[in-house]
Amino acid sequence: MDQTTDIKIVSRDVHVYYGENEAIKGVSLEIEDNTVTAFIGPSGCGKSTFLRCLNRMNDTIDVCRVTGDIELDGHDIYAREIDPVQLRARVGMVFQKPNPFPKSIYDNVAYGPRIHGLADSKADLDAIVEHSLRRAAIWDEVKDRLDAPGTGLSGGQQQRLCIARAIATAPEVLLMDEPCSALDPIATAQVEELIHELRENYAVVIVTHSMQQAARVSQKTAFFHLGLVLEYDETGKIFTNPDHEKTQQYITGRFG
Ligand SMILES: Nc1ncnc2c1ncn2[C@@H]1O[C@H](COP(=O)(O)OP(=O)(O)OP(=O)(O)O)[C@@H](O)[C@H]1O
Repeated sequence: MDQTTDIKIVSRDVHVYYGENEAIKGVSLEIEDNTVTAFIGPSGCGKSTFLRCLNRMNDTIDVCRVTGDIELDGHDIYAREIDPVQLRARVGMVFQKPNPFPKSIYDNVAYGPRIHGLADSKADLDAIVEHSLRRAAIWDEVKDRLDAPGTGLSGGQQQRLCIARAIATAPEVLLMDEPCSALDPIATAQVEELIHELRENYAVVIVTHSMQQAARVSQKTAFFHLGLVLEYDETGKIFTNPDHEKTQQYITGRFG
C-alpha cells in the first residue's frame, strides 16, 4: 500500500508579534492532507495565533505582524497577489463559539458560494446547500426548516451549521479553534465523528484543550509551548511515548 501522504501546508520559521510581544518564536511545520492535526499545549502558548496564520485571519488584528513563510500547495499564502478573502474560502475556519449569521439556515450556507460566484443557478445553489448540510451531518435535522434562523438552533446544531458554512465554499483545509468547547458531551461526540469523516476530503487542523479529544480525532499532534512547537509526531507516539519531557508533563496533567 502506498504510505506517502501529501503535504498540504508548509510553515518555515514563522514568527508572530503582537506589537512588541513575540507570540510565535519560529515555527516550522508540515501539515498533511487527509489528516487531522491537533495543536495542544498550555494556555497562551500560541496555538490559536499560529492557527490564524494559516488563513491569514491575523491580518484582521492591527498590531499583529507575521514573518517567515507559509505555503499552501507550494504557494506562498502571504504573497502580494494573494487575496485573503479567496484564501479563506480555500482554508475555512470554525470558531470556539458557534457564530451563525443572523440569517436563515439556508442563507448561512449559501452566503459563501454566492459571494464567490460558485453557483450558476438557484438549483446549483440548492445543491451546494444540501450537500454541505449533509456533509456536516445536520441535513436531516434542518431540511424541513431551511428558512428558519440559524441562531434558533441548539449549540451543537449551530456548530455543525458553521461547519456546513465553511464546507460550502469547497475548501481544501479546515481550521478549527476549540470547536467543541461550548458544546455538551453529546454534541461534542457528533462533531468529533464529523471531524473524523471530514478527513477524507480535507486537511483538518484542530486546536484543543482536551487530551482525550486530540487522542480520539487526530493522527498527528503538535505540542506548543511558549511560542514554539516542542514536539510534532504521530498522535499515538505523542500520547504514549513522547520524546520531550515537557510533553510528558503536559499530557499527564502536571502543568497547563
Ligand atoms: N489579539 C491579540 N492581541 C494581543 N496579544 C494577543 C492577541 N491574541 C493573542 N495574544 C497573545 O499571544 C499569546 C498567544 O495567545 P494564543 O491565544 O495564540 O494562545 P493559545 O495557546 O491559543 O491560548 P489558549 O489555549 O488560552 O486559547 C498570548 O500571550 C496572548 O496574550
